[in-house]
Amino acid sequence: MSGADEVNLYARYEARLLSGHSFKPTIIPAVIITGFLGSGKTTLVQHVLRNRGSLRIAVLVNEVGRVDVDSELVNAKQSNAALGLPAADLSGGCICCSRSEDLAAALRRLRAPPAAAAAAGGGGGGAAAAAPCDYLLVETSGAADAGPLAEALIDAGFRLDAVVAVVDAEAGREALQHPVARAQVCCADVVVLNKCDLLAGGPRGCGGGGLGALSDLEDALSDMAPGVRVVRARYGEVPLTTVLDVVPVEAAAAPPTSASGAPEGAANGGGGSGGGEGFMSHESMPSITAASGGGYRLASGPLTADGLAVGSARHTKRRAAPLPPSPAPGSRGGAPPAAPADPHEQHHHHHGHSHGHGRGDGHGHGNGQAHSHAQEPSTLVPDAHAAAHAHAHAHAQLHSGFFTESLVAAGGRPCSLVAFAEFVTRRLVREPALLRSKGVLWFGERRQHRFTFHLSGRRRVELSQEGPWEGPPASSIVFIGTDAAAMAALRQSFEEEVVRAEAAESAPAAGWGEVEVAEAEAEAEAGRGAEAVPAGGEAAAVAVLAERIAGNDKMEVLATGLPAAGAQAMGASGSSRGEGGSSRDDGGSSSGGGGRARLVAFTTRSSPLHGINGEELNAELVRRANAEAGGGPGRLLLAGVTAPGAISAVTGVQARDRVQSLLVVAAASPEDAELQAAALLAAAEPILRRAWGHVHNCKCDVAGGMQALQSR
Ligand SMILES: Nc1nc2c(ncn2[C@@H]2O[C@H](COP(=O)(O)OP(=O)(O)OP(=O)(O)O)[C@@H](O)[C@H]2O)c(=O)[nH]1
Repeated sequence: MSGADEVNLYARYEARLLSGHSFKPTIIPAVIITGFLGSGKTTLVQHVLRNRGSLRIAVLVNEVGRVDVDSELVNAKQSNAALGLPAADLSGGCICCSRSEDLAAALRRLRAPPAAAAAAGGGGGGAAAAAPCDYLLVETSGAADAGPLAEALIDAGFRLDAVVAVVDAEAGREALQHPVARAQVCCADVVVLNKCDLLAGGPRGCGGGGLGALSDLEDALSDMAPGVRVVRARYGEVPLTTVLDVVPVEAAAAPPTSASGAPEGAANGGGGSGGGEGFMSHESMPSITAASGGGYRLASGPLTADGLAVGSARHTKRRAAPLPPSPAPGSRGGAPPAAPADPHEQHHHHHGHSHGHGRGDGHGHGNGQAHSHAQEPSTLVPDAHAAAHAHAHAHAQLHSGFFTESLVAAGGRPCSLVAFAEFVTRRLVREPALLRSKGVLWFGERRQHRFTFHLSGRRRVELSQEGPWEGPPASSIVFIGTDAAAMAALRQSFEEEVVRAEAAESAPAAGWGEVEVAEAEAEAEAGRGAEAVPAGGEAAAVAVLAERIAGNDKMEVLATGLPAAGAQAMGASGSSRGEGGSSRDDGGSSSGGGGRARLVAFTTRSSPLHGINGEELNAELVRRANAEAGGGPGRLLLAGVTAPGAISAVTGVQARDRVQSLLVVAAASPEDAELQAAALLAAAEPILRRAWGHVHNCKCDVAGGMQALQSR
């Protein structure tokens, strides 16, 4: 067995060795998903939940900020509720220290089987049928030390299968300058090397020049955590067998073949069917998730209490090693490391501060009262029980230097999308101390839908429209960085420039929903529906941008100068419209304001005949254009929005929702707009060229070929 095979999901083998007596069928296996801020933990958890089949997976999500954005994104509450399990609010601190009591309570609640769940029986089958769930996933905050958490899980009687650390392939080297990021890798059994698509080669794989950088990072990770299994991924898409001790249901039908009676999957470290580790291409994705068609079941039988002790030994051993030095920062540029690489240096700066870990010691997270903890040389302690005090010192050191500011825009008022665009492009992407920002946002320009916002890694920005609000809409946002004052300033700017901007223009959203729709309809009837194209330079800027986008033969302008739901109407008809389109918002455009009209809705042309996926193209365009052009002179912010697909006149069936791009025009003059358009097209060019590249050579494009020949 290779070293890599050995590390993953060792509990399975231990179970085999120790099984046969004292079965404890209610022992719940658990996996910790850790990783630095913004590396893709939530994305991985979402992937696991999407592909869990009938496995009953409970989720606990920890946020350092007071605003529990991740739970919103993962939908942990609904996910647990569906299993009759309690959701825990573990925001506003770190579960490895300040919220450790809350974690322990949450774990206790999860273990006490609710009558309903117990009666429902185990979808995952096997010995866990009597347990309230088949698996527990714990997503740590990006600043968490997974070590104490592993101990807490084991103490609470869970079977810790693996610590999975997610590392951002593009920004990983910078992240690993932070001691906490290195500690996360050091206690991991599996590293998911995520965001491989960002290292050249585009979204379909990790090819091209990025491969060298990727291999270097893999080497650094292996040096840091000898024996760790490194799996490449994009958007957390790994076979579930890589991170959970499960086997595809198809494989379960096959009789065990090994002499020990272990299932086949155990012989290859649980690599599962399909892609396996190190998969490189989008094409392998279907096989990776193929098991979801038939689902998964727990791989191993019930464990003994002894099994837990053996299982925990690996983490204790890993934590016993001194924290390795940080790898040299990559040469690819990007955001500078925001924390000192040398922990001793920190020690000199902060020596003598208190470092207690009782409840309420929030590490400065979320309450605007940020303060740092004592800094100690980064040595993890061999035996946590024998040297608890020294351990606390090391732990404090790992945590220090992160400051969080959170804000919930209460009061029933939406934010302004245009003002947010200005805030992101002028302020946020230029703040060097900022490591991470994320939020769930309510925009006046498109009131019925939630938007999620992310800034992560090398200042990459994503803004996308999600489903409709299920509860009362409200915006919440978190800023995490290395400078308390800078984070507080960002929060204040957001409040003043984004929240209040819209509040000044719009009526309070009392009776949100029906009232506003009714108002919009009444206005439309009264003939006041036409959107005002903004005056002066802004109108010209909108026109310039629309013209430049329309001038690209791979893009199609859907609407300009009107709120987003205009694009929805457009999407339904599938036609292109000129400027000054007059469709109304889906409920929120009645309250005017010049800024509202500074939008251009467009889509990249897709080609079903040639397999070009317009949704993927648009989504990638939103991410790449924002990341590459967001902070430059051509400031721009794209939002990914969905529009209902057209209803077929023949079948009456509505096509799948289409993802479109909504460009927020932050330019105030045609000259600015020229810069913005140039930035957008420069970002779009390689994406479109790659997507359309094969079309020119495609033999089925006979008509196009003939035309080209004739025109010569
Ligand atoms: N390009 C690209 N973006 C990704 C990938 N995985 C995640 N992202 C994006 O990275 C951002 C952060 O992802 P999350 O999953 O929220 O990261 P996280 O580790 O949970 O973040 P924190 O909990 O705040 O530490 C989001 O904008 C994701 O869409 C990937 O493989 N490629």
